[in-house]
Amino acid sequence: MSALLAVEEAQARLLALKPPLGADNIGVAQCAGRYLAQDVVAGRDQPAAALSAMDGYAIRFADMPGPWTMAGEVAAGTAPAHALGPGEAIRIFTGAMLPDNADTVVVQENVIADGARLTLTGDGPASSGRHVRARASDFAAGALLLTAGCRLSPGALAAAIMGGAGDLIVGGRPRVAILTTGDELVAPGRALAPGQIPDSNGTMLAAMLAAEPADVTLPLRVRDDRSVLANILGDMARRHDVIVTVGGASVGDHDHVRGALDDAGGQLDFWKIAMRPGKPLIAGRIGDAILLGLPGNPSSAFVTATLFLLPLVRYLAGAAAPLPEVSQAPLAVSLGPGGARRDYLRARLDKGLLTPCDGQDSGQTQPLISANALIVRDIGAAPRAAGELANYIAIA
Ligand SMILES: Nc1nc2c(c(=O)[nH]1)N[C@H]1C(S)=C(S)[C@@H](COP(=O)(O)OP(=O)(O)OC[C@H]3O[C@@H](n4cnc5c(N)ncnc54)[C@H](O)[C@@H]3O)O[C@H]1N2
Ligand code: MOO
Repeated sequence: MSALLAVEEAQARLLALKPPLGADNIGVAQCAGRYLAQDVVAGRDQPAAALSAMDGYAIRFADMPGPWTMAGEVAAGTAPAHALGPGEAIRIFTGAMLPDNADTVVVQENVIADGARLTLTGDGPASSGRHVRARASDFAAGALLLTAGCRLSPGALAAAIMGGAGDLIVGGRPRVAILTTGDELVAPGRALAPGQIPDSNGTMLAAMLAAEPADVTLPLRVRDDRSVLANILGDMARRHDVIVTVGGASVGDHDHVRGALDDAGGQLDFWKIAMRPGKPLIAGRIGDAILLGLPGNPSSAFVTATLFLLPLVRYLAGAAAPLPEVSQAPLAVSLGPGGARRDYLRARLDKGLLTPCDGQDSGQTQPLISANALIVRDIGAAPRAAGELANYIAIA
């Protein structure tokens, strides 16, 4: 057992195999999901002037409760023509700049405009500043909006653009090749001869990577032939940052990933992790490419991709925190003791409670339908009663 590497150590070694890719300067429209390579500081106040938050009339609160004399109109996109004089009101629309001296907006539902005279009908504003968005109330020029290494979510992009950005410096897009290995594998949906199975892992891994800033090649199926695999690995390594293989990672006579890594001139960095599922995980280098060899069992491939492949791709793409976050939630049912490897139980987090899925055999795919969490059960952990907290990793 001592030969098995701890998960954290294996993750650290994997990320140490290659530094993050170089940064690109690209337009904001292409930045969704990328990782920032530089902090983003606001280049402007937002809003840049006091704006109306409602359709109505801009007034001076000192003139309450009116009536007022109408002195013009201002809509979003233009600047007010002049300052507000005593007793004056100006028609104003949502998003428009307040004229100088105006400090309050009365909503149009609460007034009657009769020619040049404006009279309060409903409740007036209770205090100065009502329905006004003060200058820089969202953020001020010079504010740190986003830090290097964060993921550009739609909301983060909106803030960067509002801060004045038209392009951003972001981490690169790792080129990832997916190779599924095994004589039994057949393209999805094709007829199966006895002993054959559909290749589900290739598409599953591509789907897991779909939300990442990576250029992923279509999964390629490779037969259980060491020299064929070695040739493909050598070729792929020249054109990819990461080669992920799935299957052929264990000790059987037809498990060729480690041998092919050697034959392709690569170096093994580690093999076998103290985790269940996923023990036979392989990592190494071929030239400048990283080889990550995932075990073939579907749930093993899913769990190891969550813990190793996605963090690796995110790290190479410039993520500051590429490893999955571990959270805590109460258990809906009791949990037995931990074993000799750390367990990652496919589980469901529902209404704040964690329940392991029925079927924890790593060969099963059905539990992956409903799983939205991995319960982390440490080596030798004490049993837990229902209601006690357990660690988990949220999965998409
Ligand atoms: N004597 C031992 N046997 C095994 C050990 C061990 O320590 N000693 N480890 C077991 C563990 S744990 C795992 S996990 C598996 C993983 O082995 P491999 O990575 O070599 O995977 P394969 O044998 O190629 O396949 C395992 C299983 O998964 C199916 N598979 C493979 N690829 C796909 C795919 N693309 N889509 C769907 N299903 C796939 C394959 O047909 C097998 O049923 O080894 C244990 N053995
Ligand atoms: O590591 Mo295997 O994934 O336990 O089935």
